Amino acid sequence: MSNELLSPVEMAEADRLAIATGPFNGIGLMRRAGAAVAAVVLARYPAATPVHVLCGPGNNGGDGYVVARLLAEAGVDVAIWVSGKPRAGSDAAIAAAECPVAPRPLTAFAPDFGSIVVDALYGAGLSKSLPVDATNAIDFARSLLLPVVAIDLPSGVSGDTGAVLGEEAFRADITVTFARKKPGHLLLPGRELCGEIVLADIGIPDSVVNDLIPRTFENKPALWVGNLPVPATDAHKYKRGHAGVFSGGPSTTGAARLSALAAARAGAGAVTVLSPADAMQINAAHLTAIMLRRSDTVADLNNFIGERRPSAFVLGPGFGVGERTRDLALAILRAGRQGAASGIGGLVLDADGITSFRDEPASLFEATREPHAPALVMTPHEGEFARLFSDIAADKSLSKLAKARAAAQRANAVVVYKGADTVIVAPNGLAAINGNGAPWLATAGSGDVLAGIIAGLLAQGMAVFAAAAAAVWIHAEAGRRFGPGLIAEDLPLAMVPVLRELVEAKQADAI
Ligand SMILES: NC(=O)C1=CN([C@@H]2O[C@H](COP(=O)(O)OP(=O)(O)OC[C@H]3O[C@@H](n4cnc5c(N)ncnc54)[C@H](O)[C@@H]3O)[C@@H](O)[C@H]2O)[C@@H](O)CC1
Ligand SMILES: [K+]
Repeated sequence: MSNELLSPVEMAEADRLAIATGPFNGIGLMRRAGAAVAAVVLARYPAATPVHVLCGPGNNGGDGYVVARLLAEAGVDVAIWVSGKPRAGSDAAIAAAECPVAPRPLTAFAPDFGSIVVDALYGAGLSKSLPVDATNAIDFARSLLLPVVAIDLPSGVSGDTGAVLGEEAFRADITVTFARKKPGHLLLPGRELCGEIVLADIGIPDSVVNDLIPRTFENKPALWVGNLPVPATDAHKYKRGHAGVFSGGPSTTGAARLSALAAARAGAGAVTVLSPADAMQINAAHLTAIMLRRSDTVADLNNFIGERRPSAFVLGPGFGVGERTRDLALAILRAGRQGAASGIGGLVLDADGITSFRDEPASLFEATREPHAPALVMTPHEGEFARLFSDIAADKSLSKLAKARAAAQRANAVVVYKGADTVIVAPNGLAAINGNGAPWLATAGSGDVLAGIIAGLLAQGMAVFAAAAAAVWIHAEAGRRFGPGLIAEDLPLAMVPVLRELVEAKQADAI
């Protein structure tokens, strides 16, 4: 796998271990990094002249000196603008000494139309807001709309958090990074500022990365496809799991039906909408393959569990906020106390289900720690997250990833912290950051569909973190491929080709 994400500190450690293991020493890795960037510049901007390479004081600048040398050797007109000299004896100092292009101070940076910028000011080592010579250079390049190729990260962007440290950062067209991506390449606004990301192999062995035991991954099928449920030849519908989805009252039933349909498309063999008595007629008029059952009280729920052996639930979409919501959620989490026989793989708590616990989150978090409690998956967007985890949400020192980690640990739940950069985290800290989202997914009901996909996978017995991560990717992929005009109703059907490819990939892998 190459979808591990390394923090800048882990990357520096990988770098150190790789140098210790060989075959490349520090300047060797730097030459390879610079060569990868130069190749991208030559391939993508063959007519650019001149190429302005902006070099900072650290190893990011060192990569820049290598790029400038290689471009000059290839006959390209190159200028170097420097902010801070490399430390004597450093790899960057060696790269600077090998570079035939005369450096000029960044304060004198004066590009023309038609030129391009290689941003080698700061990379993984950025520790504070950019100095003024850097921000002036950014403003200058932006005013001329110059294409920017960033080395490792656009200067100003934190590799840890994706945040801009200070006021300004480069907005790159292409970012060339090395060995593995960092969280800042996927978390916003970093992802936007990176442009296209090219991942270059500079000779850091996979074994070095594995030795670091990474806990954070880009959410890609390789992470969970082996776990994706595929029905066995002798499958019958209840072997494929049974998902229960709670419907709201007469005027808010649509959200549950969207979840239910998504759970069915995700492969749950049976799906039942659990409807209040006064919404039965409306639900009945709109359901075909999905079953319908009256359920108003916790007693009704317990009867359903006892009779129909559901294996997953969705509670929240269109359901309403309040005590009844809390009671039902806690009853599901306690249903596991009857022993493993209850067979409930998990509860997906979404929307109103999350908000209902705003004033008493501890009751939910305690219930998840009961022996045999079914797994809890929560799918908050930013507002819902802040309602349940207000202190964590308010902590400006934490990235979205760190916030989701703190929340997952506190709640003992898988937290799917939604947004254009959805983060999925397990209580033990295992995390995935999603990168295939598309703006088309920002549409009413989209979250209801996601909750349903998670429940559909859980119902079939998929491991909880894998189910949540897979659902996020599948949902995003379906929306991305559908594109303009997408509404939530389209998503369940748009998932079908995505699922087909995943099942085929899993089967091909198994051969
Ligand atoms: N880790 C790896 O695998 C490799 C890393 N390489 C490069 O090395 C880079 C990391 O190098 P460094 O750790 O030297 O870090 P950087 O080159 O990103 O920056 C560190 C230097 O800038 C200073 N600095 C940081 N933020 C500043 C700010 N806002 N204003 C003023 N000064 C600031 C630091 O004190 C330090 O001197 C990577 O981004 C990558 O480009 C490559 O050379 C090859 C291998
Ligand atoms: K950079």
